[in-house]
Amino acid sequence: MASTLFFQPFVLSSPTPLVSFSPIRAILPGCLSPRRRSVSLSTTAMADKPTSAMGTKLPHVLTVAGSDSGGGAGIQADIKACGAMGVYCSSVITAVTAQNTVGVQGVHPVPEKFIEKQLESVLSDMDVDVVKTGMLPSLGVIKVLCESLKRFPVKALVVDPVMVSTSGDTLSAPSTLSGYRDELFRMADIVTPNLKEASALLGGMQLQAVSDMSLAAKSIHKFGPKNVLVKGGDLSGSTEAVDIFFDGETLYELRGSRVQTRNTHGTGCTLASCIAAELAKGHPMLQAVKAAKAFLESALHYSKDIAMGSGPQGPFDHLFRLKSSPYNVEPRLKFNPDDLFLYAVTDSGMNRKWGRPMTDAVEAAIKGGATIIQLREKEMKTQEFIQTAKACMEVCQPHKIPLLINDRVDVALACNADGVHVGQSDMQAHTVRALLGPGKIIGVSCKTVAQAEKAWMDGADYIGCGGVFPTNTKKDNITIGLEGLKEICLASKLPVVAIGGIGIGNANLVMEIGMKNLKGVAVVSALFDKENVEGEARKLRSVLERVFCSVS
Ligand SMILES: Cc1ncc(COP(=O)(O)OP(=O)(O)O)c(N)n1
Ligand SMILES: Cc1ncsc1CCOP(=O)(O)O
Ligand SMILES: [Mg+2]
Repeated sequence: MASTLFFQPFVLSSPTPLVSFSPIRAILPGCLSPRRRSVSLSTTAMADKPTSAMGTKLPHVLTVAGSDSGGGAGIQADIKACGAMGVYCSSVITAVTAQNTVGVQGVHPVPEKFIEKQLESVLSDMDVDVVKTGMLPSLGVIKVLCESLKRFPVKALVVDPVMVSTSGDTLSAPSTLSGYRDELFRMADIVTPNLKEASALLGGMQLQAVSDMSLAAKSIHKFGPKNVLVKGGDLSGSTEAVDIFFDGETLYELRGSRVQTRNTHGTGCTLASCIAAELAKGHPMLQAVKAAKAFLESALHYSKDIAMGSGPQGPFDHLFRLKSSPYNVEPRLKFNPDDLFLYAVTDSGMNRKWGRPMTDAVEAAIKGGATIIQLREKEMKTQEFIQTAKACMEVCQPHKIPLLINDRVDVALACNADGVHVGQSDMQAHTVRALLGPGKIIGVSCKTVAQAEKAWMDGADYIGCGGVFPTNTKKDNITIGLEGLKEICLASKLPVVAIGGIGIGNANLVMEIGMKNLKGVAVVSALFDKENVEGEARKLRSVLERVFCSVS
């Protein structure tokens, strides 16, 4: 079935050509002038741009892929995925497919010359940051693409080596294998084969276990891409979605939960497009891959019960965030680890004791030098918590001080807080990330090296480490001491804030352990169980600054 579908010739059935291509240059003089080589907006690069292009730069992914009439995969998935990630997406169509939830009923490859034309139109003019490839039906198309990328270099190239659809239909000629291996991969920043594609690329190698995927990732890396992601979605018997990421040095097992649903059509296209979108925003590769996985997991969760079509595989809803929360699509407020310097964690019981409203306490802490606020309310009813959080947001925002919510992702979403802090018995950080999106700050409490490693893998921004000293504020909390703190700092790839029994009398001892990624101290009673919050914050800040100056 597959080959008869695939090799139907592409025919323009219109009696006259729909468009004659050469006059474009005459109609729009200069519109096909060679694109500048660098994507960075240096003043020299900007100088020769027309005035209309001097405004805000939008991150831009160009997808080079096939159209899926069913809208679940291909170009349609890519455009929706990029849109959901807040990134502009242009498209070069390599083939038009007739498909639905049952399978692929027909394929019309677009002539190579016309693919070249589309590539030139977009790449010469539109400031593409990242190119993402999907269905490349022939070796000739791969060659055309390689040539275009040499003429118009971009920041990054994401190659999803689409060969067979999930319904089992062939989407590329067998000769494309050599084009991928010998030409396109060596230009790629990442390639994202699934198990079948990895096996085909490696001459039919059997891939049945995570260890086989690791070997495959290393072997595919030898073809020249900077990074390889072997997707284990098809791995039989696995209760998790395990992908293997290899950056040429280190292998990472990226684990997520496997969503039980038939609506998985287009997951490969979507993952690659989300990676491309995150790269276009400027995020590093592993972070982009983790954000893409988190997005996909959320989309599948949201869409698991959608019923569309009668076939075995349905589409999912890329734009679910539009329905769940307007806040999830906001651009990322870059987390600054220095904000952890004097981290004030509130306690309304203490504030009540001293007869002041929460907003006054927060304002006083900020005036005294607090650099970040966490609302930690264990007893407050949900509606009161949301109202208090909204009021505190109004206090924090004019000072540009981030406000995080302890434990309660729902409250954080409701008040559009800057992030959430969770502990080991709260919601897992990767789920928090999926719910909050990439733009929010996530902190995780860690007492062990393994927990710190997991926090990083889950996409957290920082870890809170403690209790360093005994404290009455959190009952039955195990103390890790300065030695425990040091051990975790040494192992953590994330910035660390120390917590537990810290105040003006011992903050120096904490900071003097001399760990570069120990960015500050988090305190509750040292500020809020005091009459003069502002004064205490000021004293603590000066202790911290003294140590900071003496060690740096
Ligand atoms: C900065 C910071 N670090 C650690 C914690 C503790 O969080 P958790 O372990 O979830 O305990 P509770 O605060 O929820 O009792 C924190 N809140 N902040
Ligand atoms: C929330 C928390 N997590 C670990 S210790 C602690 C309490 C810290 O309070 P204090 O600064 O009053 O010792
Ligand atoms: Mg907690």
